Amino acid sequence: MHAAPLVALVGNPNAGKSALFNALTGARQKVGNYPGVTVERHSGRLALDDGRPVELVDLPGTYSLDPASADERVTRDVVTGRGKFERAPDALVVVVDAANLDNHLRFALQLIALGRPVVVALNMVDLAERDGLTLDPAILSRELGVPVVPTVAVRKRGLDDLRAALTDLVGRHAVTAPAEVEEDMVVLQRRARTIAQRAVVNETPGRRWGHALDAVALHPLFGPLLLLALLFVMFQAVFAWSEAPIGWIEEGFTALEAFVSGLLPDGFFRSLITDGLIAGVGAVIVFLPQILILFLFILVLEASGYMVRAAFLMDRMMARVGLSGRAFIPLLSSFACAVPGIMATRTIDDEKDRLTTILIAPLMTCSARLPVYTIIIGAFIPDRTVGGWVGLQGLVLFGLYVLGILGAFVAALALRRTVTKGASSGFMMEMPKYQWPQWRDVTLGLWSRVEIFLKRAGTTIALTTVILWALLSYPKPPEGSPVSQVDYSVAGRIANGLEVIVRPIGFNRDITLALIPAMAAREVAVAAIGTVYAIDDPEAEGGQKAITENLRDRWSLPTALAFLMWFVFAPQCISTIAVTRRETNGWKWPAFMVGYLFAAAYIMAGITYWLAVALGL
Ligand SMILES: Nc1nc2c(ncn2[C@@H]2O[C@H](COP(=O)(O)OP(=O)(O)OP(=O)(O)O)[C@@H](O)[C@H]2O)c(=O)[nH]1
Ligand SMILES: [Mg+2]
Repeated sequence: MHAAPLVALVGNPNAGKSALFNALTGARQKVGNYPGVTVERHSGRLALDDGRPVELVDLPGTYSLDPASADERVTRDVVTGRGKFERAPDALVVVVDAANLDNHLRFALQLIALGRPVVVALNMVDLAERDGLTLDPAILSRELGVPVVPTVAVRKRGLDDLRAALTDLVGRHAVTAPAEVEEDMVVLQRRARTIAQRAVVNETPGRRWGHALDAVALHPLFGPLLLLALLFVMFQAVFAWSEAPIGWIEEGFTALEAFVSGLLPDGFFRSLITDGLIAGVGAVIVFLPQILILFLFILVLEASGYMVRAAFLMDRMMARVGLSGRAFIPLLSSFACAVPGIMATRTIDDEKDRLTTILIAPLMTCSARLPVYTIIIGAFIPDRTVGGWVGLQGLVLFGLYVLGILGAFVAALALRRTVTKGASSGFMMEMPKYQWPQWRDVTLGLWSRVEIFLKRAGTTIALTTVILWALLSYPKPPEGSPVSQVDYSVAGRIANGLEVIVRPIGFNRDITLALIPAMAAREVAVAAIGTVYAIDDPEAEGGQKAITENLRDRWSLPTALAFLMWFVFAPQCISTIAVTRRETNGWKWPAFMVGYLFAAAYIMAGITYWLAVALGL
């Protein structure tokens, strides 16, 4: 079969390629207001005006065709048709940022010189206008010798013209011999600047509130204070705003449990559904509102352009522990999940920088840890304020996140002196323009979190919970036996056997029961505790309230604190181990990562436990 013509979206990072890709194909690739969002090629279908289908590929942004990092290699291979599975593209859509034209034109000139059919998408013309800059696409087109179409990807403006230009290009313009590519960057930059200046029709000093904002956001003193304040508000909100929706979800599950109990006779199926699925999966799902609040903050900060400023502020501190400035975005992504975070390290060109970042990525508190943290905090940290207005629970949560970051910094420092010895490179990142978040992007981002979370709850978490339920429910102790169901069960016996290992750090049988299945996904720890207490205490009403009370009755405060500390460090996640193996091509580094993190978790949990006991908590 004849494959559809291939059209590639290329350009500098943060030019709006993915936004344009989404607008043209209806896909939902992640867009974010910082460079390095896309790290892999993604393709989609687009129909030209005459009905011909083309395959459109979205590529990682890059500054030139000399790849420095793994993601940039992807772009070079697609554009030149050189990679193993690549065919040369039939046309290129070169995406440039209208408000940053001279920088973006440098790469555009190199791409045009390749001799393939090219159309330039002059994107973000809305932002250029906001800053008082008016450009003439016709002049630009004449200077570059290729069609130029003004677009606003996020408002779907200019898409028809772009499609028309592509219809005209694809298959009708032959590939010409590559022109002489200017090798000297300085000369190229000068040419780009001259062309950009000719295309300017009007330049009035627009509202420069971005500069005013940066005077604060990047200020050596106020900048870090602002960052701290933002993070602080974020963690307070996680508790303060989630109370009501969590209540609704809990009520829903209690009602569901009552409904199922009324429907089914006492026995195997009723226990499987109420003690297993509802108690376990329900215990996890109640945390959805908190996860969404956290992501609402992260997505808004990302889309506004603030995150790169935060990276810039952190750069000095990161350089001091031997991390490259480029590590910031991968580490930031790891707050959602270490898996995309580790994949995002492909933007780091230095191998040792990259390896260090991969090894510490699991220390960033991923969203799967949030349910574990909040259930323990909810049970053991009183819901009161310190100093009159600061919520103590939010403060403790904030502390746990900070602890993960500090742990990562200490680990980076140690790794940089030993296994990944070498110098780190400094920070180099363009500052994106500030803008109001596109609510569509934020909503889509939140929705994708809901999908990911519910899918995990419905698959990994549900499955592990059911297996655990079965192992906890059988065999049944003989009538009148003093041994409890849980202790008599297969899982209980295993847990009781393993308890010797974790007793020194203050863990009990219930924790052992929770930790092993939690390797599948961290939230399973919460599901497991829910299931254990549902089986151990079938009279109690279901839902989180019962779990919280059970926790308070059965765990001491030092044990609870040690458990929290364990989760700050422990590599409790098989997917992370798998992606580390894939990104480092072997078992050596994942094995090392698991080893050092478990050791850290054990030691830190132990110290916490004994310190808390010594303090008489
Ligand atoms: N105002 C405005 N914002 C835009 C436009 N196009 C993209 N954006 C925003 O610019 C940011 C970057 O867009 P992306 O599509 O992620 O950029 P990209 O070129 O794919 O970036 P990388 O994947 O990092 O190379 C996002 O915050 C978008 O919402 C536009 O035409 N106008
Ligand atoms: Mg992109």
